[in-house]
Amino acid sequence: MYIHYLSEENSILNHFLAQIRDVSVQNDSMRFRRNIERIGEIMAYELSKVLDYKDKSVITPLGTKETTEITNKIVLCSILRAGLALHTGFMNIFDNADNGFVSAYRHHPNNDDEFIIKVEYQAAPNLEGKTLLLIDPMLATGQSIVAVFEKLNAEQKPKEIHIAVAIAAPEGVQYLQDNLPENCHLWVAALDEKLNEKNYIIPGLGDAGDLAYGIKL
Ligand SMILES: O=P(O)(O)OC[C@H]1O[C@H](OP(=O)(O)OP(=O)(O)O)[C@H](O)[C@@H]1O
Ligand SMILES: O=c1cc[nH]c(=O)[nH]1
Ligand SMILES: [Mg+2]
Repeated sequence: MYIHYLSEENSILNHFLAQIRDVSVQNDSMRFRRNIERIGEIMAYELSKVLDYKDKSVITPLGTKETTEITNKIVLCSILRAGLALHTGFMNIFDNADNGFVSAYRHHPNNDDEFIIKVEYQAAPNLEGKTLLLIDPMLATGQSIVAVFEKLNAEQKPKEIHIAVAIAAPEGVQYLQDNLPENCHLWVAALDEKLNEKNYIIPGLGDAGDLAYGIKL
């Protein structure tokens, strides 16, 4: 897997990451969602640097300019529900991409810390030969992303796969390395220390879905 860590060099990205983590800022849910969206916009720009391009001429009022344009057929696919704001950020940049949505949640069958990932709802376009960007703000154990990828990939084979996450735990990065095809790209805005006993990312930010959309039952 090709791993891209985006906050290793200083940039405005670190401001947005700090705000989604900060307990004195993150409870402003509109700002939280917009910051996740801004992180998505920056990640999309960084990711655009490894896509395929062809030459293109643009006619201006005063002449012709030779430039380039992306040739990949991009599908943005996010994991409900926390993925929605990051998805919007990517969509702001890749504005003519097709879009897919898959649900995944942690189901605790014995009402304790043990869980399995349930993947249920799926609405996605044909992925055959496409460049799939699988989007989720949090990579904790990695089980949600792998479960969703396996469901999508079982039906059609994308040409290229990029996974984009805002905050990752090392355990989740390792799980993706062990369970996804070698030629995948993983884009991580920030790599954190570890998981806690409930498989939440430390220091992380808490529960991304709840901060963006409210506490669920
Ligand atoms: O790497 P994992 O251990 O699988 O955990 C990460 C998942 O947890 C969060 O979703 P959550 O299950 O909280 O659902 P939500 O988006 O509805 O809040 C997050 O958005 C990921 O999908
Ligand atoms: O730290 C975590 C782990 C899973 N889901 C979250 O929202 N946060
Ligand atoms: Mg959640």
